[in-house]
Amino acid sequence: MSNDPLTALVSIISSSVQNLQKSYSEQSLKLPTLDERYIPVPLDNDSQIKDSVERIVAAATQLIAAVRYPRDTIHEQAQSMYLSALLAFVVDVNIPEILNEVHNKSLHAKDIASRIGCDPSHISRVLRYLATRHIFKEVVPGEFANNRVSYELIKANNKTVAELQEKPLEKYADSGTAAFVGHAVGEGLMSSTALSDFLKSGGKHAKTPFNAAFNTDLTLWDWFTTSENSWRFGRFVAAMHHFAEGFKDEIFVNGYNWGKLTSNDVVVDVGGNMGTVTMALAKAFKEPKFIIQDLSPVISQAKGFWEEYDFFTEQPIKGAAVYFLRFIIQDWPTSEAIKILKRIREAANPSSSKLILFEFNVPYACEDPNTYPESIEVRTAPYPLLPNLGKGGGPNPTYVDIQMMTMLNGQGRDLGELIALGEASGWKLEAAKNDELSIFVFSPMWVF
Ligand SMILES: C[S@@+](CC[C@H](N)C(=O)[O-])C[C@H]1O[C@@H](n2cnc3c(N)ncnc32)[C@H](O)[C@@H]1O
Repeated sequence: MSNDPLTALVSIISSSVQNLQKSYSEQSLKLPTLDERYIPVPLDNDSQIKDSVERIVAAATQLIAAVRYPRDTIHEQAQSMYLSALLAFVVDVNIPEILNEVHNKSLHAKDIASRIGCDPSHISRVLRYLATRHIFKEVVPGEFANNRVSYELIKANNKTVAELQEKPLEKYADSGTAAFVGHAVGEGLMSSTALSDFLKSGGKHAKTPFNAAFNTDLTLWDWFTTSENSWRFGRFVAAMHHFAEGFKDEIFVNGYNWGKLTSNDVVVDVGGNMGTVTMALAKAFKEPKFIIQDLSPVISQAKGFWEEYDFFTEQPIKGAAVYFLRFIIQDWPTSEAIKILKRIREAANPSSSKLILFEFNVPYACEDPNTYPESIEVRTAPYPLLPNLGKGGGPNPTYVDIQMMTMLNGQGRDLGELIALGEASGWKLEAAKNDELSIFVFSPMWVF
């Protein structure tokens, strides 16, 4: 590997592309192109393919940052709100679906505009902005088509444009990425305008940037349940469902030695919501008894092994073999996260219970100077990539961290912070594994 960073980055890109070419050709598959719709293939789950894609993204982004004039990089990034806003616009007015429905799959901006009652010049400018960023394709001047990226915006509920236009408040149900974009912009972009004041006040300016931006004292969850926001809540649920679906069952099934548990053992999914993780585990392991806990409005819709529970009250299930929490701790500031974990520690059997957190590990953007036991896996990447793989690092734990801060005053945590959180609530981190999501296994500390 060359010591010159540019040559080293080009060489990572080149070897990773060759790896993709070889693997696709061995399976007689066509390599992805920007013009064609992405069709999932079994190779997508191959860890070497994922590594290659991550490295290409990491190295290409780093290469661009290294050679581009800094002023251009900053100008582009400071204006990235337009990208978010326009993505939400095209999703809102169903442009990806309109293009997909026409016979030859491309349409002039004036014809798109007439179908949605907008100004033709606005539409061509919006689509040209996006096509310049590889979202949609400008086929001939003023005429646009979907490409690999914009196809992803087509609502996954397969509704026709007429159906989407007839009941606009229902269009996000089961819509996948479209709901994710709608929530990210509808609630997230709006809230982000209050982020700077929140940060400058050390978090005292308002409970959260979301509270300041929407002029409400309600938590995001309570605000969603008000009648005027029920359509937003529906969109959020669809967005979260889509986000959670991205994590394959194997992450949870292989994340712990569940096979050693017997029919006397209990596994508690604390704040389990729809029980997605429990379902994956219960399919793979028949022995332990599974219990899902959540707040009463969630539980009232559920049957079977769901039980009502509030994180901040006494944990009713004593001495379970495993208490696990997915995407819970990141929703809360450290003071509250400690309370949640302490309630579980008080109920745990000090010599046999385990606590498992399925969370993003938000890794440093530099080498981790600490040493850890072998059972705690630390991510790293080849020179000269950032050790956390920068933009190539999976679904970007750093944006989830800032999103949690903005909406909930929550926090994505690095390894050191998770170890400290455990120790403050009576749990010692024993093992950590990194998949698309990280798995942290804790044992009770005797004294806390
Ligand atoms: C981000 S969701 C995660 C759901 C689930 N663990 C998953 O990964 O799909 C957070 C969950 O915490 C639940 N929750 C929020 N506050 C709670 C509380 N005080 N006690 C119990 N559950 C709570 C919510 O109802 C929601 O189901």
